[in-house]
Amino acid sequence: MFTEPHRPIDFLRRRGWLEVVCGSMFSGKTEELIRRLTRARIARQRVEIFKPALDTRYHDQNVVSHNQNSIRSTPVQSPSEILLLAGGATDVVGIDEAQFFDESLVDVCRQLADAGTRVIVAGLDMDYLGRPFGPMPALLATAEFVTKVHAVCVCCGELAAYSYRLSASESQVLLGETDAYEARCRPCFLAGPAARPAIEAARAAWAALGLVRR
Ligand SMILES: Nc1ncnc2c1ncn2[C@@H]1O[C@H](COP(=O)(O)OP(=O)(O)O)[C@@H](O)[C@H]1O
Ligand SMILES: Cc1cn([C@H]2C[C@H](O)[C@@H](COP(=O)(O)O)O2)c(=O)[nH]c1=O
Ligand SMILES: [Zn+2]
Repeated sequence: MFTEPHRPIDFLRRRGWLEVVCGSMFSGKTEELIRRLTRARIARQRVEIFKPALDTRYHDQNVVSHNQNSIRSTPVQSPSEILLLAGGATDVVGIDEAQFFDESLVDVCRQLADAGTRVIVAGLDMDYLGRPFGPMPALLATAEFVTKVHAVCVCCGELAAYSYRLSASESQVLLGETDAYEARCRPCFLAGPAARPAIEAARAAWAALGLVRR
């Protein structure tokens, strides 16, 4: 095998990098994170998974996707805990809901990758107003690999990149599921409440065709 002669073999074996999976709610970020981490475990790599302690929607410990795939994780209060818990003997670190961490996550991911760890981060790139969310812009800028996944717009069926909030809350952090958010494409996101009649019309049409119950 060809190796660069001036680099020790350990350096080549322990080559780290940062991967980011981003998109709107329901776009498959967590599914994709779980898929990558499961494959790493099949390859007998040592995998650790972290999520912000504040995200207790489906389970206090597991990372759980909207279609109930799940993987064991460690909830942490701050990114520095990830360094303490994953430093050393970990090959792959997975981090879900990265948008909820502060900016220090960027340096923690860099330190892990510099030390030879494959770091896979999943998170919302935009909040409910379409603003870049938390440390995600800096993570996207510094990652070797970026994957943007898309949901299906619940109003029109196009690809959705936005998370439309159904309530009037103006707090950037508001945990929720389909009760609180809809995946929407750009025109339906901009249409706001006016896009709702389109959903009702589509449902009525599907029901008339016998595709769904009224
Ligand atoms: N509007 C939608 N578009 C796509 N998938 C949806 C939608 N609503 C619910 N889902 C479900 O959500 C799953 C993705 O869940 P998940 O990986 O947890 O997404 P994310 O982490 O991006 O919020 C899909 O496989 C599908 O079963
Ligand atoms: C858009 C937006 C979302 N949230 C919350 C809602 C959910 O609890 C998570 C996102 O989970 P997912 O795995 O990506 O579906 O974030 C929020 O707090 N603020 C927002 O603007
Ligand atoms: Zn749409």
